[in-house]
Amino acid sequence: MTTVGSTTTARTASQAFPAGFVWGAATAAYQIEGAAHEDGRGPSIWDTFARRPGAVAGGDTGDVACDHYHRWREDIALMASLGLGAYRFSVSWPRVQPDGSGPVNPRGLDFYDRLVDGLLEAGITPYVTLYHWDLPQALEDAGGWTVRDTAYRFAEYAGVVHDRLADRADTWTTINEPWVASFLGYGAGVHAPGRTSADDAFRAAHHLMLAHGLAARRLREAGAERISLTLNLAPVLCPADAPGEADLAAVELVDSLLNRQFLDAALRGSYPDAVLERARRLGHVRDGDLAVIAQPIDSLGINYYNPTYVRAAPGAPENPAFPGSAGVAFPSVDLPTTAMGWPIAPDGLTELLLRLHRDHPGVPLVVTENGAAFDDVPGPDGRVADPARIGYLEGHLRAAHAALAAGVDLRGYLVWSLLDNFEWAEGYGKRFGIVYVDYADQRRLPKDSARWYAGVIARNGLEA
Ligand SMILES: CO[C@H](O)c1c[n+]2c([nH]1)[C@H](O)[C@@H](O)[C@H](O)[C@H]2CO
Repeated sequence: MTTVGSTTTARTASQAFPAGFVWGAATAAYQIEGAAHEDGRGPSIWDTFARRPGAVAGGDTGDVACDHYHRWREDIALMASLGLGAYRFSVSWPRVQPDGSGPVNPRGLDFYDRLVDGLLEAGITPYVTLYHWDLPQALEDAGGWTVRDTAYRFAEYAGVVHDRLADRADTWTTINEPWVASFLGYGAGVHAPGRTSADDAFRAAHHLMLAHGLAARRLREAGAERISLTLNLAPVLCPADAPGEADLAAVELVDSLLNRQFLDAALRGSYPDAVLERARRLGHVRDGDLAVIAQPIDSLGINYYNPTYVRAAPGAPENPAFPGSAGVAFPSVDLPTTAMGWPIAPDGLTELLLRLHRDHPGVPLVVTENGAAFDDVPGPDGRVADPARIGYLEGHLRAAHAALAAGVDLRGYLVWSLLDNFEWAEGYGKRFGIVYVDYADQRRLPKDSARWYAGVIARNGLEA
């Protein structure tokens, strides 16, 4: 899809969301739990990668993070005080199976048992993500996501967790963002495990999607009724007034790698040509794989932050996150940006939701992540004023509402993130939370955006 520029999200008179719309917040295990060497947890690829000199800003690691492993009761109370209806968290595979296969660590599972029970007692629906990038290091040592066996180990792990929590957990997301895990982890090398091979990135992407399909099948056989996959999706736009053929080809390539590689596989059982060409050469896609990957899902999770802008640029070097992108530039655009340098373009969310509604009708959608990093600083009174984040969230909720008004079956919105946390290669320097975390003493300070979001939840919508 190509769009030049963007439409302005019109303010509709009413900004009420549908009855039953799910309002929540999201986190991930390695980013908040800490207790990295406690109660039998094994090392993940992020424990290893974070110790690689220069890999993570400031040499930060997830060893302590937000100490959520010990402070989960306080954090649930915080969620309840905001009126959250749902909480999206991930299960740490190496906490459950320290070596990624074989013996289960009962103390690891016990933590999630306590967490889920605590959420239910607080009236908060647990949304469980089974994989949010923390692959057990032992599996990486055996090839990681570049080897097919890891997909089968994941399905076994998914079954172990589901069998323990199935009676209480609601929505089961198999994989968070296979594109990031494969193309940043095995292609560009800027995420764990820090490998830099385009072929390995494609192998990893396929095996992550195979893992999704195998796990979805295992959970469905066990009676799961709300199975999901979360993808980082973005409109791919050419910021030129009159895109030429080369610009359109650049958009097509990047859209195929970033969006369609995963959407088409999960929802149609097919790959776009850019992926099939690589598959034919590598031979890693076997007959029947795409049918497994296209297991029916009950909703699609969308992580949206901003559009991706591309244009033809003869001589531009390949972006290793997008193999084959030599001659393609990823230009900055004249828009306000967040502390991550990401452009703020709420109508990109409307465009994305409308595209999914058009191309994949009948698939309920949930925004499983949307949020922004800004340089938040507590005032002397302990208040954290974050008007820029409120503006970002309001703009994107208006964009979501515009999609709903156009008939999109959007079921929920989960803000990223509940807490400031370990922002992967950026470490703790980038703060996405609606709650400020003072890492010196682990104090939690609800930001103004938390109070604002609580008002949105209470009203089930925005003020008109
Ligand atoms: C390009 O943004 C991605 O969609 C994306 C952004 N984010 C994510 N994926 C991850 O799912 C989170 O773990 C990150 O903390 C969060 C903020 O960076």
